[in-house]
Amino acid sequence: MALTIIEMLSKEAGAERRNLFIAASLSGLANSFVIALINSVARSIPNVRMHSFVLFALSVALYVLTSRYTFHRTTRLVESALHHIKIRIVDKIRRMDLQGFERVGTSEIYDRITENVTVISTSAGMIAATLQSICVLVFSALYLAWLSVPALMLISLLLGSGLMLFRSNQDLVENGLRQLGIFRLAFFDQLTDLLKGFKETRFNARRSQELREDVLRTSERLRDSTIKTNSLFDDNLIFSNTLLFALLASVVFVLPQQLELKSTQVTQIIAALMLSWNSVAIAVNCYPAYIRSNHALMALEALEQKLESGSDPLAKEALVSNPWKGRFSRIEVSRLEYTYRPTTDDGMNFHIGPVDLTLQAGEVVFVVGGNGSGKSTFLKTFTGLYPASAGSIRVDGVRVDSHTLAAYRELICTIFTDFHLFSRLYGLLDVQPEAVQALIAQMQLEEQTSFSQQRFTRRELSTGQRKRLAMIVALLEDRPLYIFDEWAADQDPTFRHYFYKELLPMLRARGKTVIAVSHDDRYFSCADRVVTMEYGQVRSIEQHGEGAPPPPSPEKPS
Ligand SMILES: Nc1ncnc2c1ncn2[C@@H]1O[C@H](COP(=O)(O)OP(=O)(O)OP(=O)(O)O)[C@@H](O)[C@H]1O
Repeated sequence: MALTIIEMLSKEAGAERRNLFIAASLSGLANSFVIALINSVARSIPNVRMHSFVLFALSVALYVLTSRYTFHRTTRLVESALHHIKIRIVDKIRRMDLQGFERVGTSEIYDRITENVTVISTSAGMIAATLQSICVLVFSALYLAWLSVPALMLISLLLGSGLMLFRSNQDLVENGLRQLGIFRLAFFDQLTDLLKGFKETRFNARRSQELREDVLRTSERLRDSTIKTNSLFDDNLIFSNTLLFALLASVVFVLPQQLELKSTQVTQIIAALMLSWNSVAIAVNCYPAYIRSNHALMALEALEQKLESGSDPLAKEALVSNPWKGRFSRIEVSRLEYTYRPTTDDGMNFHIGPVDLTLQAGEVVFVVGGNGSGKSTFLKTFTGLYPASAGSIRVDGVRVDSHTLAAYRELICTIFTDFHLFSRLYGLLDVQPEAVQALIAQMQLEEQTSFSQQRFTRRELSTGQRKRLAMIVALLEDRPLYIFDEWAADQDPTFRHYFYKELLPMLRARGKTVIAVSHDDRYFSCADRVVTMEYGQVRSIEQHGEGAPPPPSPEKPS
């Protein structure tokens, strides 16, 4: 069951709930008292006494103090609850496995964390205002009861039935908001297509036109859905004002006939009604924001559940045990399998394995095969990014499981084809700038970038150059096992040669193990072994290079 914004606030407030309630009640009381006092002073003119003014000043001071507390604390509580939600989402993303992450996609996460959080954030003031107005309403009701109990009963009856009608279009509103959320995501996806596919649309007028039509259609749907939902809220506002007219009419036309009220009593009842109506109006005005923020909160909760369901089953007890202390001699992959979940209606899903492979430390292994043969999928399963559906990985005889997965991943450094260069060198923030600068020179990127304040000064480089930056980071990480997925593919002949003939031998000489996906058959001899994949299976493992694979040896620190 989804939390409402009030429940979220109450949970966040904890023991402070009582103080908040007292402050809101006092500010409501002070508010009502100021109005009542002004009414009473107005009636006693010209005999206005000094103590009335003192009472007035004290009530205003009480109102200011308690209102400030109510509003400021509410804002703080809402922001703090949102902060917790954001951190929870970040942590859940960190605990996800790659497949779960790919399933959720980034659009929904961006939308929820930006749009939905903003909706809730702007609702803080309205929650405080509603809290206050409820208190004013209670005091006005008491005042009305003191003036005439039957009048209070009649007004409550009218008000109650009005509110019931008011709530009857709740389903329509909810539905409208749900649709708005769906259209917003579609719009976000199409906007991403427009921005990321900027180049592609330049070369194909039809593609550009069709994308525009889609953007237009979604924008129209967004517009219509927003108009529909806002009209419902506007109707509510008009309805609430009509209700006030009905109430006033009942006080003027019905009550005096039925209860024989004097004209002064009727005037007082109207004054009390107007006072309480102000609070009802505040609540009515806040209603759209309340519904929107409840809806936004529900969407955030749904996202959290999705993230939770995609959490890495192996990583639950991350870093529980580290049997390898950053080095290994041998990795045995046995009957390893992975199957993608079907992504299309025809239930087609790609499967790799069972794969058997034993790696010795210091070995350079190339994984080769045609496009779509499963090389990257194998590497993602091998590195534990995808949870294997069967089989095992053992490092020096110790199985990679929930206890050891985190330590296992700490042995590995990867550069996948869709690698990311971080804005700062996270994980290496204490690196010596001279060491980075030397590697920048080694990768011949001195003209393009440099290293300052824990970041590369420029990252907008060619794909091959960006891959060289990723290689700098990888070398700095200094892990015993390197995985390069088609790193050389975007390099010029000089750097391709450098990769195969200098970098790989240098890593081998340092005792590093390397698995590299390669399409460069000219350089296959640079590997100790070449594993060929086909349709998700290992078709062959061939011995290459000058000699047999090196014997198992403990990794040497570089
Ligand atoms: N995220 C995914 N969800 C579902 N299926 C996928 C996903 N990624 C890849 N596949 C399927 O797995 C198959 C193998 O893809 P993979 O990327 O492992 O091949 P590859 O050998 O690395 O290809 P390439 O040389 O083109 O990079 C693809 O044909 C595709 O059908």
